[in-house]
Amino acid sequence: MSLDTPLTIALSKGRIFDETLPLLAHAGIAPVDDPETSRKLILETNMAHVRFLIIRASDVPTYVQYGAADLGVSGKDVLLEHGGEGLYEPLDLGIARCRLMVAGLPDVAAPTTRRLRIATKYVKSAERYYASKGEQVEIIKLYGSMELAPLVHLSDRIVDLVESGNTLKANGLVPLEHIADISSRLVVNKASWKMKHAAVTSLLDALREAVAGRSTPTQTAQARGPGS
Ligand SMILES: Nc1ncnc2c1ncn2[C@@H]1O[C@H](COP(=O)(O)OP(=O)(O)OP(=O)(O)O)[C@@H](O)[C@H]1O
Ligand SMILES: O=P(O)(O)OC[C@H]1O[C@H](OP(=O)(O)OP(=O)(O)O)[C@H](O)[C@@H]1O
Repeated sequence: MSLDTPLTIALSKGRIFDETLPLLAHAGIAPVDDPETSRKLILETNMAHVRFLIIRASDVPTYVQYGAADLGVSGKDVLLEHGGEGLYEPLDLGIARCRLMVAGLPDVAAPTTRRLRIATKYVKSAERYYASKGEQVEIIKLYGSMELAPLVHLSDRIVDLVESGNTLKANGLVPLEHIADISSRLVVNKASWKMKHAAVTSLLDALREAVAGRSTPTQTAQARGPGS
């Protein structure tokens, strides 16, 4: 990618940054500083016109919606809560994969004298899910460590992300219902999509190529076939 249009890309520290970096490298973009060691919130890159904003995962859609960043990488869980206003979501990057699930203590029946209490950071997704089942529930908004809620009788169930299942297991919880498969998406500000079209599509094409070229161990094993 070789363009002169300034591009600002919003990323969150941790798994999204780590898993997006190899994809951005395919577009020839690399950060100058490591966000895990640097306290800077704006990171320059090897490309003079491209910079990264390092922000909380749940803030990425907001920065992109308002045009403070042209592009960003955001989990579908976060996008479902945000609503996607002011954004295009042109590419599933296939990274930070997990599942949004209902979980709880094993063998605990739903209460009969009151509504089921659900603790979650994903209020809208939980509301939508239970509304789609025609169930009236009480949602308790939390900001993290959802797994604790059923253990101390704050809630009957939680709605949270599950990847390996280790966090549930470590807390004696079990997955109960699958709500959605989650992965991270490239999001683009609607005005930047128009005004910076050449730069944005050039980056999008490079990322699309990187995503298509990357094969996960599971895909590689499937492609090789059993016993190989
Ligand atoms: N255990 C996991 N395995 C795979 N992907 C995950 C896992 N947990 C979260 N994700 C995905 O990675 C994204 C970023 O997660 P991360 O833990 O970095 O931020 P967060 O702590 O959830 O967000 P915030 O800092 O805004 O509260 C999530 O939005 C989700 O899409
Ligand atoms: O099934 P597992 O592989 O155990 O992953 C699931 C855990 O991962 C996420 O938390 P995360 O590690 O991102 O911590 P945080 O939400 O506190 O940032 C999620 O909220 C679960 O607690």
